[in-house]
Amino acid sequence: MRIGVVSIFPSYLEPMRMALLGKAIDRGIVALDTYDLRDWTHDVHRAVDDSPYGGGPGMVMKPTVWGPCLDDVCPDDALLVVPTPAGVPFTQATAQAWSREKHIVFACGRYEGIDQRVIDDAAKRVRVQEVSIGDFVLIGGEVAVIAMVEATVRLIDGVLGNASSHQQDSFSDGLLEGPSYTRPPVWRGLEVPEVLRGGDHAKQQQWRREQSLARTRERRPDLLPPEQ
Ligand SMILES: N#Cc1ccccc1Cn1ccc2ccc(-c3cc(N)[nH]n3)cc21
Repeated sequence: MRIGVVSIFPSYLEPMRMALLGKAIDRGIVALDTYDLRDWTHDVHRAVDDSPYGGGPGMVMKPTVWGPCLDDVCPDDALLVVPTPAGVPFTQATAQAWSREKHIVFACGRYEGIDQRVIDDAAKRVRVQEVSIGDFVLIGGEVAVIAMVEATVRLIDGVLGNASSHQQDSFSDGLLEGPSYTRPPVWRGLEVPEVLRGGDHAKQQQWRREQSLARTRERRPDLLPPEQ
């Protein structure tokens, strides 16, 4: 998978070159290109924003800068993703679908966002998804991109050491993951549940399912399947 990220703060994206994502890049599973939007500015001040039509707070990012940038960095067969608080919710299903993409380009806005005509113009040529990572407002799109890239790339074969890891994720079966434990068996007077310290794998699987259902019922009843 090739990933392109456009930002006015490309160094904000450097965490994606560390740890597991960095290893996926080193192993050639993922290629990461970051672009500085200001390289497409055309004035001495390298302006990327301007006042909003119709008034309102803050500034809006210029179509005359974003347009030429996306023309250069986003080929017709790529998926263009624009993080925004006004987007469609990003979910595990989104990550699963994106993990099969060959090329994803992320457009990181700042200020009050990107002139809508940039998205409308790009949609004439490429698939565009305006996506939200939650019902809160960030300062820009970079943190959302890092979160979405982590969730997506970890699903690509070969990225996680233990292939089955992501099959037992929270959300992979639609429920929240239950509690996890490791040694010591007793810590500060708290014991690891007996069933996990035994060897009956069928009982352990049943216990884990029950824990997932209980936790989902308590924390995210909206995720429960109809019969539960
Ligand atoms: N847009 C916008 C906007 C609108 C009002 C106030 C502040 C901003 C900041 N902002 C600029 C770019 C940008 C990108 C993504 C998010 C974002 C995504 C999620 N899920 N929350 N926030 C925010 C972003």
